[in-house]
Amino acid sequence: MSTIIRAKGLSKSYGSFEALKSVDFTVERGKIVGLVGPNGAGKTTVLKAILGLTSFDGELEVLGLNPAGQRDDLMKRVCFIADVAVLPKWLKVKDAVEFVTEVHPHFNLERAKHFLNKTNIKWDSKVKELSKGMIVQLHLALVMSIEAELLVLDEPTLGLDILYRKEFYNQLLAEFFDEGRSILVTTHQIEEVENLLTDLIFIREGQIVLDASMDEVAESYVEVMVSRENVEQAKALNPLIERDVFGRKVYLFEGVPVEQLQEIGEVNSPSVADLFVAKMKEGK
Ligand SMILES: Nc1ncnc2c1ncn2[C@@H]1O[C@H](COP(=O)(O)OP(=O)(O)OP(=O)(O)O)[C@@H](O)[C@H]1O
Repeated sequence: MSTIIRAKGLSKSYGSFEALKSVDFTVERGKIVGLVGPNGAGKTTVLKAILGLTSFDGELEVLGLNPAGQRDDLMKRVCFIADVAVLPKWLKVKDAVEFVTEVHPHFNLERAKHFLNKTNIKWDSKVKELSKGMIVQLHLALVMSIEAELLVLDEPTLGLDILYRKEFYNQLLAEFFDEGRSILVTTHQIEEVENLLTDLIFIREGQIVLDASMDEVAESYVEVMVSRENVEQAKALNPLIERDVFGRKVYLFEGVPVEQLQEIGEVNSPSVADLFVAKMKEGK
């Protein structure tokens, strides 16, 4: 396994405000990593540093390069999208394809044609004549035809209907992703990516509060629906969070053996969304 991104003591301040507080993390080849955090947590700042769009303190290596000093070389091997539902309205499909052919050395035109031929998108159409779903398809055809080693997605499906959002991720998995590539995605819509991710990073107020593979998450975190007589026992095991479900208490535990938890109630794997809420409230 090779490391695609290595951050050590990565920090960023805007004046006296510390947007990133010395974070360490790695992204390995062949992984799909979700970078998840509330508004203002520092997600975009991390992505900007990775893409060489902002200065930073600490160490950061992306595909063996320093994004601050070797951005041109890096961009030949990376693809970045912020919003798949938007392309300039006046642009013709063929001009969009031509543009990417010219600017990206690893764009595979035949692949793009192959993807576009599977859709109803016409070569001569302008973006303003396409439906939102077709714009997403065009965007995907362009992205999936760039033979990038790292794909960085910043809230890519914002503003899209649920149908297109699912379609976007399904196609990306089926047609783009393989073990030679890595995807780093930030999103607020955790539910729609949780089955896709291999790894999860939670960021809160410029600090990483969870960094684990999905398998590690499944092993470490357990949710228990506790019957009334076992509530005190549950509390004694220091749950991360407590919530009410149809009048019963549900507790989320970190690192407590499942066998022990089975004795006090019905054990389940938490959703990433529930884990996220717990981690964002922890210690508050
Ligand atoms: N250019 C800037 N000047 C000053 N402060 C900034 C600047 N850019 C970001 N910040 C601050 O840094 C913090 C992190 O911002 P960032 O955009 O990385 O958060 P985010 O997690 O991407 O949030 P969102 O989900 O809202 O996009 C925020 O408090 C933001 O106000």
